[in-house]
Amino acid sequence: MNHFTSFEDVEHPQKLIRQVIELKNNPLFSERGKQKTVGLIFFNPSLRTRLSTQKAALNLGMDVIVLNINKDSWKVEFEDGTVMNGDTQEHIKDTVKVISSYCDILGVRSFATLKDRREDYEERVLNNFLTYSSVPVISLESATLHPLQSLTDMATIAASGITRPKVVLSWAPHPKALPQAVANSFLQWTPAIDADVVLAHPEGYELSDTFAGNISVTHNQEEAFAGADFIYAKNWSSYTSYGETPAVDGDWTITAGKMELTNRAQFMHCLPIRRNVVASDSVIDRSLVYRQAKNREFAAQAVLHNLMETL
Ligand SMILES: NCCC[C@H](NC(=O)CCC(=O)O)C(=O)O
Ligand SMILES: NC(=O)OP(=O)(O)O
Repeated sequence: MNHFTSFEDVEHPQKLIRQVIELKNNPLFSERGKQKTVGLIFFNPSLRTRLSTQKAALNLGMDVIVLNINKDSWKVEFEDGTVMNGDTQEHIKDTVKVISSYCDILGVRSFATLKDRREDYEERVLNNFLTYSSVPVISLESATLHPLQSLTDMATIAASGITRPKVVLSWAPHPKALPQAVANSFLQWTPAIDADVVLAHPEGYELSDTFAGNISVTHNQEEAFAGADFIYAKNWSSYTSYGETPAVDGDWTITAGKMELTNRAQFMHCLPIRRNVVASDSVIDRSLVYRQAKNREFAAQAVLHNLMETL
């Protein structure tokens, strides 16, 4: 593995998932990170990704440097060949070349802006990091994917030991327009586990065929919940009417009543979650969300450990 930005970067995803599960029992088994530095660059806020990746690095004996680039650094220019006599102060080319010279591995978070689909799906920020970094790059959630989250989620489901579980990815309400990244990435990773996957969302919230093309889709949430072993909730804005939030028929909030329709399913969410909007308190309070959050540490550790093999 040279970088970790997508499912497609991983040669042996099942092996990586097994490593995540094994690390839960023995997080301090390796000091491969001694005298190595990971840099974590955030264009957007984060709680879990920031702290779990720092903790993972510490488990491996690594040093960590963190930069909130929009708040604490110079404003970055992305256009090539532009005359920089305006608002931006440093070109991404210079930013990434310099940061990577201080690091052995570089992580970056940059969300979709939800203004221009082509621009977001081209992954301009992440690709600039891949182009100009002299060291391996980890996506800490990009415009269209969140591979550390999905690796965590696959490991969390696989560790349950349920044979061929029914896994439902359900759209749920949210007061803001959110990216498709978590949902896209979840679907991209499901081939790594043996599961029956169903995607439930209201009309108008279709995901890109690249990720949902081979997945069974329904607009009937209750039908999807029947017999489910895992309910994975996420909001996303429209892909087709890009970034918009078309009106929705019915109530898609996940309630205890809806969970009754399942095969005693476990509720999952990447967090942060808007309580009593996405899902009700009682659903969240007996869910897997904290186990998922803890597993983020082991997912990051497995990824860092594997990337250091190439150094
Ligand atoms: N990293 C996990 C999810 C991050 C982001 N959620 C958010 O921005 C939620 C913000 C809010 O609740 O206002 C998303 O959906 O991609
Ligand atoms: N799930 C997740 O990525 O959380 P943060 O946005 O807080 O990092």
